[in-house]
Amino acid sequence: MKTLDLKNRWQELADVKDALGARNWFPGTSGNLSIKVSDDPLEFLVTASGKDKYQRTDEDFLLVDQHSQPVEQTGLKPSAETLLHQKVYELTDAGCSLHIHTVSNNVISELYAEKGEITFQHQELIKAFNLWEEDAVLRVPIIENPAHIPDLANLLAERIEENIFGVLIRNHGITVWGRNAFEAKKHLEAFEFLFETHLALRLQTQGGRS
Ligand SMILES: CSC[C@@H](O)[C@@H](O)C(=O)COP(=O)(O)O
Ligand SMILES: [Zn+2]
Repeated sequence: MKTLDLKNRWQELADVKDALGARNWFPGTSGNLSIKVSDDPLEFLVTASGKDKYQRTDEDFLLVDQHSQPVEQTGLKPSAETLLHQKVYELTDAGCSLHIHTVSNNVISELYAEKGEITFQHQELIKAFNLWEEDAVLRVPIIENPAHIPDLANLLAERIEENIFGVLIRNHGITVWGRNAFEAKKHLEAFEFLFETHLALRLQTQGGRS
């Protein structure tokens, strides 16, 4: 992999991180982001664990391999949830994967956990997922949140299939992907818009009841 590619990918991910940070989408150091830099063997840049993701520094990301291990010796620790990003790259054509915790995605994940998914239909913004048919349905699976990360990563992997662009983790957050940073960010913004709209409408029409 060329140094220039790595620099460009770093810049792209840092810019996405800034944009999500401007939306206050990294409360309490939560959230992790990654971008693929090589396919074969898989290598990707991932956020260092436990950092204040609102800050932009030269130590925000590190390069990891197909086993989520740092490629070079470093004092930085890859995100605790790096394995989820690895699964996304293994099972999809994603070039970028984003994970955030918001009030809306947490509330939706709890309200619909028993159903195992939430669906959206007749909403203009599902077009952000390339769903253009009048009656198209966007499905968002919801998984439990085991503390053991390999278990969590396996639950995520089980729900990844065609036309799934993100998975909600119960009372935790969402993991979203796209073919590149632009598309992953577009998907994330669209998901959060749909969640917020759904919750606002539910309050108006049902007083918050299901
Ligand atoms: C500090 S709460 C959030 C963490 O437990 C985790 O879910 C998270 O999103 C960030 O972990 P990180 O290891 O910094 O990538
Ligand atoms: Zn998290």
